[in-house]
Amino acid sequence: MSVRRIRVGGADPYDVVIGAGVLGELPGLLGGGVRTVALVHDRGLAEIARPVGAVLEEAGYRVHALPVPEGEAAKEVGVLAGLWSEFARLGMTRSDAIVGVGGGATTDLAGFAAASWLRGVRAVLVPTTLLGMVDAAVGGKTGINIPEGKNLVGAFHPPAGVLCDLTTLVTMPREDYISGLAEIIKAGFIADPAILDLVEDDPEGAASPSGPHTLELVERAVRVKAEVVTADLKEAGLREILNYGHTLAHAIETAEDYRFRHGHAVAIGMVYAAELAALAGRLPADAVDRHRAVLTATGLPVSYGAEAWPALRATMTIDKKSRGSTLRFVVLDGLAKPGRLEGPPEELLEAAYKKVAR
Ligand SMILES: NC(=O)c1ccc[n+]([C@@H]2O[C@H](COP(=O)([O-])OP(=O)(O)OC[C@H]3O[C@@H](n4cnc5c(N)ncnc54)[C@H](O)[C@@H]3O)[C@@H](O)[C@H]2O)c1
Ligand SMILES: O=C(O)C(=O)C[C@@H](O)[C@H](O)[C@H](O)COP(=O)(O)O
Ligand SMILES: [Zn+2]
Repeated sequence: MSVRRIRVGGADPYDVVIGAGVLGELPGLLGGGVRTVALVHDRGLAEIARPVGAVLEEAGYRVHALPVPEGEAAKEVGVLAGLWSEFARLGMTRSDAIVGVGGGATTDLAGFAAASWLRGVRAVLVPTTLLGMVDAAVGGKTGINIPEGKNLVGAFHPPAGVLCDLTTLVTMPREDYISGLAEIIKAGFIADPAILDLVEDDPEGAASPSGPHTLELVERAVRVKAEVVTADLKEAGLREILNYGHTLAHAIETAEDYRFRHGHAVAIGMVYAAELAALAGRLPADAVDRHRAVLTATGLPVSYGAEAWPALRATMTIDKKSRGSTLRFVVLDGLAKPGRLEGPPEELLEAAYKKVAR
């Protein structure tokens, strides 16, 4: 399989390397001058982290493995504080580096540890989930959750490189895999409709790492993300489009105490955003139908409990796109035509929710 190299621009450009068996590229992404590497990895992925450590040791780095809790449980302030203590014990200086190995939760944590340690050290991310490869590890958003809301504490800290070894995907449980597919479908709706065609042609294949279009789907989604974050790293405007579906999604994740898969929440959130746009007269009904159809074809959810609305509405207020008390949504004015809906009336918000409620 060929190797794809996608450049993310900006003040500190870096490469996203995508391919099967590309671990050997890691030292090149880390660069010179680094002596000690803190290898922050999902505790359940020791089998994947071990060869990563071996490649680094062979290249002459001093490697210290730091396992963290599996999945979303890693994105907690106590886990982050534990990493800071380990970095102090290892005597990590600004010429040392962090390598994060795991899904989006692990790379969000590892990235924030790198952003906050000594006010910023180098991080290279090795995502091991579909979601991590196409979204979380790319673009420099790092952070943790607090009980009040998702990703409320964090920093923009672009990595020095991202290594996507597609062979790591084969052990992924299906539900976690399709959670990543939701973010790929998001990229399809906001920017690259060819993604939707690929998924619709073969939803089963798209839902599996051994599907015929895995590399193309990953590459297309990474290109969408790379282009957007190159233009607007700190989310002054354009980058908000990557948040399509996330206003409701983050409220669902918070309500579920972060035990609900991110991509599943984003799938429901995209249908909600599409219903909002339709009710506001900005999106035709067949485009809303297309949301439901492509997401359900892959096994993703498109509805959530009716009784949850008051709590979800309250949590949505704290969304990062809000300005003052004004809620702001990313909506579509058509395929690949993202716009904003500012301060929609309460009746519209609730009417759209009734359409996704079960
Ligand atoms: N920073 C960003 O721009 C950004 C973008 C999108 C999502 N995110 C964040 O990413 C997180 C979700 O990421 P995720 O979906 O990767 O979830 P995750 O990191 O929680 O991983 C999902 C599950 O898969 C397991 N796992 C990971 N790799 C595996 C592998 N190769 N084989 C078998 N099991 C494996 C993990 O242990 C976990 O149980 C959320 O916290 C979300 O907010 C961040
Ligand atoms: O990279 C971005 O920008 C995104 O919004 C991508 C999202 O898929 C991702 O879930 C992100 O972490 C959400 O960011 P937040 O700022 O809403 O917490
Ligand atoms: Zn997301």
